[in-house]
Amino acid sequence: MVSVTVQNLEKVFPPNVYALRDVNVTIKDGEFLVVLGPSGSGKTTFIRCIAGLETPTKGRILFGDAPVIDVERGINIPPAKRNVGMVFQNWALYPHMKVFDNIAFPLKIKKLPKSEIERRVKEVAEALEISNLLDRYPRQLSGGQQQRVAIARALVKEPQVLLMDEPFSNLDARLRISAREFVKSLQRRLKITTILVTHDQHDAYALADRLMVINNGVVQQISTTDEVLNNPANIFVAQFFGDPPINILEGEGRGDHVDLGDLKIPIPAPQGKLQVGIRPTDIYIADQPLSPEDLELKPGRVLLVEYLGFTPVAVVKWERIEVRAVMYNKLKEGSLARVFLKKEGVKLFQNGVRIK
Ligand SMILES: Nc1ncnc2c1ncn2[C@@H]1O[C@H](COP(=O)(O)OP(=O)(O)OP(=O)(O)O)[C@@H](O)[C@H]1O
Repeated sequence: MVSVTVQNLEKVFPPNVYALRDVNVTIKDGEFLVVLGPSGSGKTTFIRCIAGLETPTKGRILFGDAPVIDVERGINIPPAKRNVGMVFQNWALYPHMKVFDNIAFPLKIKKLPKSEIERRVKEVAEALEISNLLDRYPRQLSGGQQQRVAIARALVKEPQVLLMDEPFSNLDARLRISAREFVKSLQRRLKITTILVTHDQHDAYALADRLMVINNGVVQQISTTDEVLNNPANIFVAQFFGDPPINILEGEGRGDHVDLGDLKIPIPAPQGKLQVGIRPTDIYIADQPLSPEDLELKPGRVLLVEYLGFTPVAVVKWERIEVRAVMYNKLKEGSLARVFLKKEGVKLFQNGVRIK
C-alpha cells in the first residue's frame, strides 16, 4: 500500500467555480481518512482528482513518492494506471452482468488469464462474504449486498488506494450501521489506504482515523474525530460536527468572564463581542453536579424535552437565551431546573475563528 500526498490542489470549473482551493493533506499508508462536508463543498471533486477522473487546475498528488498528477510539470497518469479502487455513490453495477462478471470486469479489461480471474474473484467474494451470490444479477440483491459487490469490484484489482464516494447513501438506517462496521473491519484487515467522502457526520465519526472537514472547497480542519469534536478550528466545524448540535450564543468578553446577558460565565475572555460554543453534553440538568468542578448556573426553565437518539435533551430557557442541555433527571416541561456547566468544554470564537 502507499501514502497519498495532496499538495496545493486547486480545481476551478469554468467559468469561475472554485471547487477546491489549495488543499493540502497527507494520508498515511493504511490510514482511513474521511472527508466530511456539506453538499457542494468539493468532496466528490477531491476524490475524483485522486482517482484521475478529474484534472486539477493546480497542484500535485503523489502515491508514495511518485506523482500521479503534477499540473506544473505536466504529469498526469491516466485513471487505469493509478491502481485505485473506486466505490461510487450509486455503486454503478452493470445490470446485465451477473455478480461474478461485475467483479471480474476490471480484470478482464486487464486481460488477465481466465484461471487467474476466477481465482481472484472467488478470493475477494469470500472475503466479502458474497460467494453465494456470484450467479445472481444485481437486481436480485439487497442494497447491502449490492454495496458489497461494488466494494469487491473495487478491491479485486488489489488497488493501492481505496476511494469511496458516499457509499452508504442508498442504504436504510439499520443497514447503514452494519455496512459501516463491515467497511471498517475490512479496511483494518486489509490495511488499505482509504479515503471515504460523506456529508454524514455519523459515517465520519464511526469510520475515520482522521477527518478532513471541508467547506466551499477550503479545508477547515484535519484531525482525529475526538480532536475535531473537542477542539474545532472554527464555528463552521463546531456546528457541522457533533450530535446533538452545539449551542452557539452571542456574548461579550469582559476579561475575567463572559457576559451572555442572562448568564455570566467565569472564564477568562478578551474584551469585545464573541460567540460562545457549548455542546449539550457540557451543559446539563441534574439534581446535583456530576463532578465537584462543574459550575452551577442560575436555574433555568425546561421548555421542551426532546430525544436525540435515546438521550433526553432539554431546551432550557432563562430570560432571553435558550440552550439544549443533556438531562439526567426526569423533570417535566415547565419545571425550573438546576443547570450545571463543564467549564472546560466552553469554546470561544471571534469572527467565526476559535480563540479558546
Ligand atoms: N463538471 C462541473 N462543472 C461545473 N461545476 C461543477 C462541476 N462539478 C462540480 N461542480 C461544482 O463544484 C462544486 C463542488 O462540487 P462537488 O460535487 O465536488 O461537491 P460535493 O461536496 O461532492 O457535493 P455533494 O455532496 O452534493 O455531492 C460545486 O459548486 C459544484 O456545483
